[in-house]
Amino acid sequence: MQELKKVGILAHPKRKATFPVAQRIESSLQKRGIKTCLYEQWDETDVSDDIRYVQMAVAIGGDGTMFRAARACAPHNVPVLGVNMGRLGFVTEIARPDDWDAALDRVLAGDYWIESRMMITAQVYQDGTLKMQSDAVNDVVISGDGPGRMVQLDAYIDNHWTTTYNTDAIIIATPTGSTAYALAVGGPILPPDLKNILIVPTAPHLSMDRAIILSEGSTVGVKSADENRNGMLITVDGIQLGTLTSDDVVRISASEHSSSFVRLRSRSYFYRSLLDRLEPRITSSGKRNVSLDNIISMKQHTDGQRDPEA
Ligand SMILES: NC(=O)c1ccc[n+]([C@@H]2O[C@H](COP(=O)([O-])OP(=O)(O)OC[C@H]3O[C@@H](n4cnc5c(N)ncnc54)[C@H](O)[C@@H]3O)[C@@H](O)[C@H]2O)c1
Ligand SMILES: Nc1ncnc2c1ncn2[C@@H]1O[C@H](COP(=O)(O)OP(=O)(O)OP(=O)(O)O)[C@@H](O)[C@H]1O
Repeated sequence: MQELKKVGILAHPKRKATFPVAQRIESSLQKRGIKTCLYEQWDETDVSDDIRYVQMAVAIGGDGTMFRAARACAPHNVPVLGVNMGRLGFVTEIARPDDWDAALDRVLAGDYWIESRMMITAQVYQDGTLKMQSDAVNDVVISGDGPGRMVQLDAYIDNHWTTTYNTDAIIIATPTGSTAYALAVGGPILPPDLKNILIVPTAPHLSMDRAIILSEGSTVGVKSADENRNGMLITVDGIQLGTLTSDDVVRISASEHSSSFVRLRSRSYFYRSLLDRLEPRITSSGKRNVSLDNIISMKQHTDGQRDPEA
């Protein structure tokens, strides 16, 4: 990351408790001579003019806020540092606003690393013309237009028909999204440094019911298999992008942009964070700072001390 001269601060527009925190963060940066631009009410297009001139963005909220910030920042290669004021905050880095000052000191001392994560692009074509397009950090979901409505979807992998799903929806996820909706419907967990697309159907009926992980660089095409079917929806990171007709074709591929996150935890944080945030009932019982190498060398040491004649 370049030297911090200007930082963007993005609060959660619908959660007023984030506003005073954003102002405290702004004054702590200004006291250190760093310029700021603060947004309380914003969407991705509002911030893009300012975001291109910052070296880092601070997102204050939960995962949804992080994804909005990441989608706005990715085209400008601006990394996002998340302060959790949401419920789960799986991708945020700073657990509580009170930890901000210590975190800022570490960033200014260069004691951080940047995690880059793949994004996907969904393009919707109607009569051969591009009608909608969006990047996603987590996932693209193609579903019926209401609860309990099954859709029949033809899936194409690398341009060729692969299968037809009878399902509530199909989720096309990034490795980041593998711990979100895809996880809830039984999909596998992928480490965030992979660059593979994951396809998981939700409630498939007498059709392919397993998740598929594609090779790096592969693309997915989705089209209604039923010419007469009317309502379908396309949702990107939980936000409805639009409706689909039975003639529309959706193509999903790796985006040319990557999201990047400022990390202060160790590079091996991901698996531990799964346990901390997704399985809070499992306690570490003092094993948190024990490595496998420690256990093996302690065992060698104890065995070496044992009297072979005993
Ligand atoms: N049944 C489900 O689990 C379900 C249903 C719809 C959407 N979603 C997910 O919600 C995402 C949007 O998140 P949001 O926070 O804007 O909406 P939201 O506020 O509705 O939150 C959905 C929940 O999923 C968690 N979450 C989101 N992304 C995650 C990730 N990558 N890893 C672990 N947990 C994650 C959030 O923290 C939150 O608890 C969508 O991309 C989709 O994956 C999940
Ligand atoms: N800038 C924004 N503008 C409009 N809506 C937003 C914005 N940021 C977040 N939201 C929406 O508000 C909702 C809740 O936000 P967010 O996900 O950040 O908090 P949360 O749900 O409490 O946290 P988590 O997702 O970590 O459980 C989400 O649906 C999110 O998409």
